[in-house]
Amino acid sequence: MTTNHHSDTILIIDFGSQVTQLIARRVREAGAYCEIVPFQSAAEAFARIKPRGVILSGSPHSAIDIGSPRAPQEVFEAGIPVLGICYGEQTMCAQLGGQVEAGHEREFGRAFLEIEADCALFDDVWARGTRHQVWMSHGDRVTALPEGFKVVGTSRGAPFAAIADEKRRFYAVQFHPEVVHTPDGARLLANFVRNIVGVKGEWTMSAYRQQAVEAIRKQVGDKKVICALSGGVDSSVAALLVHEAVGEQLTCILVDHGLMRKNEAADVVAMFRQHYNLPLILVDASDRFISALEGETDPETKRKTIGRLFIEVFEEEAKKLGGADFLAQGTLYPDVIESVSFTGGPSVTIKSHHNVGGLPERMNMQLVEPLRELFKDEVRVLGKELGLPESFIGRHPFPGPGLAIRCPGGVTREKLEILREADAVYLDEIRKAGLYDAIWQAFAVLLPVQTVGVMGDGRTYEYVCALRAVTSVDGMTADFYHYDMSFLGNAATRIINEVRGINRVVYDVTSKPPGTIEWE
Ligand SMILES: Nc1ncnc2c1ncn2[C@@H]1O[C@H](COP(=O)(O)OP(=O)(O)OP(=O)(O)O)[C@@H](O)[C@H]1O
Ligand SMILES: O=c1[nH]c(=O)c2[nH+]cn([C@@H]3O[C@H](COP(=O)(O)O)[C@@H](O)[C@H]3O)c2[nH]1
Ligand SMILES: NC(=O)CC[C@H](N)C(=O)O
Ligand SMILES: [Mg+2]
Repeated sequence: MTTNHHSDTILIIDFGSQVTQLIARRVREAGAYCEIVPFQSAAEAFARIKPRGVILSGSPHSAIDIGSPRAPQEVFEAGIPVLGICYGEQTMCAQLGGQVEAGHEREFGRAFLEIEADCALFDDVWARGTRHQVWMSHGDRVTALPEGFKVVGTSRGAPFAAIADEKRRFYAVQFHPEVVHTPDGARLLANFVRNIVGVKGEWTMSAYRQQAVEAIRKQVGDKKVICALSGGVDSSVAALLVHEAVGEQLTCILVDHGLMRKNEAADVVAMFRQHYNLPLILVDASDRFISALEGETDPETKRKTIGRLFIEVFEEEAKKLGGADFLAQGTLYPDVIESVSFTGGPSVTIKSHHNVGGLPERMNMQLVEPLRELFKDEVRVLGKELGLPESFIGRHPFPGPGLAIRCPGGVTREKLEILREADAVYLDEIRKAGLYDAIWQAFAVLLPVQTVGVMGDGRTYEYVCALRAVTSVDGMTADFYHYDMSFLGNAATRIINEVRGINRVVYDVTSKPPGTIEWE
């Protein structure tokens, strides 16, 4: 899907900062549509998108180095507002005739900004003569301003911590307004977006929905689309959008691999058939998946086996439908950014995440990805807009390989049944305690370990169940959830009393890193 239908776009040029995505978040919160482009393709994107304003991100590079990245010079010649952040300030100054130096006082973390002068960026947020917390992360600094600029804020380590050329509408800050540790940062960015660039804040999910539906119709025409539907938020919202756009040309395929949570397949089918009358095929492939997994204890082999079977099942189902030209997927913006980021060099594989990404090539299909411009919380808002019930919208993520990776070691039907029950009791307790939304993801794991216990005066020798609950923003890093001990005690008692086959419960207090969220 092309994105040039947004006339009010703000372009964010990414020089490789760790927090560029946060700039986009803040801009969208201010009601403006924006796109991030890596600096290498910025010139092309600038010409194509014709943005109303530009933001230059931070960077691990030093603007002093020969060959360090630059913004396309056209950005400064188009008569539009430009905001430089950290490296963005440094390259802006270097490109417009100022000076950048290294080796002065470095600032990492909390710093304080003295407001020296009025500036449109600070309107209704910071008054002249006041002092405010900001977050810094720099070693280099600007030491001479380009012509036309004035200092509007200073910090201990950065005499030019905030600068402006109000006539040309160029603004730059050495601190990072996009991070939460700059408490007023979001309001500064909103000033840039709404007052300086003058975007009216009409980037809403209902506008997005209309645009997306039109774009899908244009792309798909009268051809057939299939969608792998898990009942997770992303694929559900993608399916609903495509359905709204092309109705019966869409067929969704839900694979019950026998590794779902309790009642999950039935709930997903009921919801989509009843509320949406959405063409959905439920494929019961549980025998096939479970027998293929039999005797397999290596986590990577288990994951790969599941990935391969997913693709096989899909190919077979698509054939039965007489083939399909398009595959709809719930790809999100962070997935897109990660795959184009120039900083993302070759990294080691920790685990092979299952996905159906092998399908398009194998089956010669084109992708329909209506969510590729959105963040997860925006997808949730869009889901609400489309009427998706709350119980689906707020769902914790659930991995494609399902319960198989929550049964470390060999998977059997019996173990899966025990795990399914324990997981259901655990989540029930979490919901009853009102903790579901405070936790990013929670689940039970059935360990391949049996221990001795005593129940009703008899000896037991049964499995250990580990409970996991984490807080996270994006799943990349996570902390264990700090439950009240009495909650854990209650959950453990209920699981042991109600689930045959478990006589001991433990809680996982590992963060990520060094652990991962799932156990395999
Ligand atoms: N049981 C399944 N049947 C069909 N497709 C599936 C199944 N499980 C996963 N998929 C496909 O794999 C994709 C990736 O799974 P993933 O868990 O990342 O996303 P999701 O399930 O849509 O959302 P969430 O991250 O909230 O769980 C899904 O979007 C869906 O297309
Ligand atoms: O769709 C998916 N297919 C997978 O193969 C997969 N493996 C892990 N996960 C989910 O990703 C997040 C991070 O998990 P880890 O810390 O275990 O890597 C957590 O939310 C995990 O549940 C997966 N999701
Ligand atoms: N966070 C940044 O953008 C840092 C810019 C540059 N690398 C410096 O250290 O000053
Ligand atoms: Mg999922």
